[in-house]
Amino acid sequence: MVRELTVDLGTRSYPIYIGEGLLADIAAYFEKHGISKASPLLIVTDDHVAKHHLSLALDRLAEGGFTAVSYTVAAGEKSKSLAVLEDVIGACLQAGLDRKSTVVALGGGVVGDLAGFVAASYMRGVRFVQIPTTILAHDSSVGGKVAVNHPLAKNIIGAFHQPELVLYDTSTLLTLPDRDVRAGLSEMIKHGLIWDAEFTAWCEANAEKLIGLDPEALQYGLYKGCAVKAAVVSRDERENDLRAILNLGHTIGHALEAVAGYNELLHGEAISIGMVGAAMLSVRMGNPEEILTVTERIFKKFGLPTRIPAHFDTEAIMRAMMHDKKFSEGRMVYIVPTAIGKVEINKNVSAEWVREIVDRLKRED
Ligand SMILES: NC(=O)c1ccc[n+]([C@@H]2O[C@H](COP(=O)([O-])OP(=O)(O)OC[C@H]3O[C@@H](n4cnc5c(N)ncnc54)[C@H](O)[C@@H]3O)[C@@H](O)[C@H]2O)c1
Ligand SMILES: O=C(O)C(=O)C[C@@H](O)[C@H](O)[C@H](O)COP(=O)(O)O
Ligand SMILES: [Zn+2]
Repeated sequence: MVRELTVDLGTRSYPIYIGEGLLADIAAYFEKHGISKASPLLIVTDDHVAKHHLSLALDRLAEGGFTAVSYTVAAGEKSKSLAVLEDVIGACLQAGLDRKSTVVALGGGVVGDLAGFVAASYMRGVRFVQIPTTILAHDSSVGGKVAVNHPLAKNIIGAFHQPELVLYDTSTLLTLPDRDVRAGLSEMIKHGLIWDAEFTAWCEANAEKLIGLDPEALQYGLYKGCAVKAAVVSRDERENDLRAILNLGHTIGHALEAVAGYNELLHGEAISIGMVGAAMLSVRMGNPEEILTVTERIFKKFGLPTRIPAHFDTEAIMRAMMHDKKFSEGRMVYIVPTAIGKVEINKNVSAEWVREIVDRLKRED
């Protein structure tokens, strides 16, 4: 069964296909969506994904009459850098990509964000396809945010560049390491926490199935997560307002990733801590204690971290948070839960309260 969703952006609308074994039909999907056979295309992937899934994509594209070459980066967040971006642009030039070419991201959020930014900048913009291979990438492959990191700030060099299609073959997820399975589920839970209390409860009730990659639970969870993301992006593509809710837990989370040199916490782990922090902030503002109890309980159930490791420096975290893209005109902006399944964009948060929360996240167990 193939589930289908649409990101509704007028003339730039695109489909998300979710199902088992879709990678084997890559050529048919590309043909259906007008990907050029006359110009070469570049598949960007990483060395873990390449080992398991690259040859099928290349073989099937060749059989379908496409000229596809690949470029493999080192796995991990460190590849989201300007240096690696330059390497991939070099690969585009070497392969002779032209303005009708397509850049294809075969991988998780790192490859998707990097390849997407290559597609946004090569020749001032070429077409782009997302083939997500992690659970987390149900989020990153949808919505067109593409970027690389700066040592001081996460995703600070980037663009909005929407894909032509998202081809989500859930059978690729079977080769994911357990830590990446759990980290990916963190964004799925986020989609429940910001939008849908019922889906949040479903995630909690199905934790074991999701962690165990039960095909039915996984497909449903990914479909629901993508549906929330597509609904939000369709209403506010460029984060003028509503889209900021997708950033629940990310102000603290991104600061933790940057302070750790993009080397210690996975993105999904950093934001599970950040979402617990946002729940603490919510309760500090007078909202019901239940918001924190439920949030913590869910992340613990998924074996995700809920506390900042003690060796992180509070002042360094506070400094890193100042680079958050939501902050402007001297105001800190936080996404704060007001109930399970509901959040507000709060533009009046005191830095002192945030420091208090960061300290509490380091202190308490
Ligand atoms: N653009 C967005 O909207 C958006 C949204 C959420 C997250 N992100 C970004 O996504 C990144 C995190 O994504 P991620 O968690 O997918 O990380 P990732 O891309 O680094 O993948 C996680 C790990 O799994 C490996 N891997 C990927 N697919 C595999 C497979 N099928 N089998 C075996 N191994 C596999 C990778 O090599 C890597 O080691 C962060 O940089 C984050 O900022 C972007
Ligand atoms: O798509 C969005 O918008 C999000 O905020 C999704 C986040 O999960 C994702 O991590 C995103 O890359 C964060 O964007 P940023 O603008 O805060 O860098
Ligand atoms: Zn995220």
